[in-house]
Amino acid sequence: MSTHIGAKAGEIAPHVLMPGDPLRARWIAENFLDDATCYSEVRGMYGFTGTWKGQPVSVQGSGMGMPSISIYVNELFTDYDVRSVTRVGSCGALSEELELRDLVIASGACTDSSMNRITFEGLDYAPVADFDLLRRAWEASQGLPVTAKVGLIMSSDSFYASRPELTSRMAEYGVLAVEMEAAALYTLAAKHKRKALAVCTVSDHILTGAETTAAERQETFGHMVDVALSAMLS
Ligand SMILES: O=P(O)(O)O[C@H]1O[C@H](CO)[C@@H](O)[C@H]1O
Ligand SMILES: O=c1cc[nH]c(=O)[nH]1
Repeated sequence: MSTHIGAKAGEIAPHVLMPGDPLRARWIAENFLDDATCYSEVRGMYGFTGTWKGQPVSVQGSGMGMPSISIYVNELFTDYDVRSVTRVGSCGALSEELELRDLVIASGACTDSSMNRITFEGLDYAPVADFDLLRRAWEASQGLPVTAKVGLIMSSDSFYASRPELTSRMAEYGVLAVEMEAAALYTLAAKHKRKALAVCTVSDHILTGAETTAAERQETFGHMVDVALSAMLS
């Protein structure tokens, strides 16, 4: 077992879906996987392993923010030899071309976090998605009843931004949406030579103020789960 994940060796599949919300992890296990069993309840951050179309896959909650996802991703890569992690998250749209429930497939993640500035001693590292996962996610998204856009997102340390004008600056430069984890996930995947992708559903619109309910955030974001599973396993 690792420090924060209560799984024994071999209990976690090589490919892992990672929602921020542990209850979304349970919902994914119950509704998308066959024969899912819970391997960890440590801190209520559920992890499950089952199969999808006969292939093993796990789903592990990450918690909110880059310090939290970094703990789980580090342990998945170093203690459980996980090969790919696909985040399935919610995001706030910054683009007029996005509506509630649309998908954002993040080719790269800008960030206001100090984590990478410390790692790279002030240089600006550019965290990017694995291209194969990205390409397969894009292909899987075609034909869905919602729009899927590929592009940059912003991974922020703050849900309640103290300087929202800086988020607007990101939007001016084409950043599609804001969330709180992808930059750390992509950076850790690069460090450990593993694959990572973030597929996010628009849960609220920063420009219009439109938003989904908490229940929807937990349970109605199935398109991104289908896209993520197809990208990792098909
Ligand atoms: O829905 P999840 O995956 O938690 O993602 C988004 O929602 C949380 C904020 O409400 C942050 O974790 C953000 O990244
Ligand atoms: O981090 C997030 C997630 C959803 N919506 C936001 O505005 N921010």
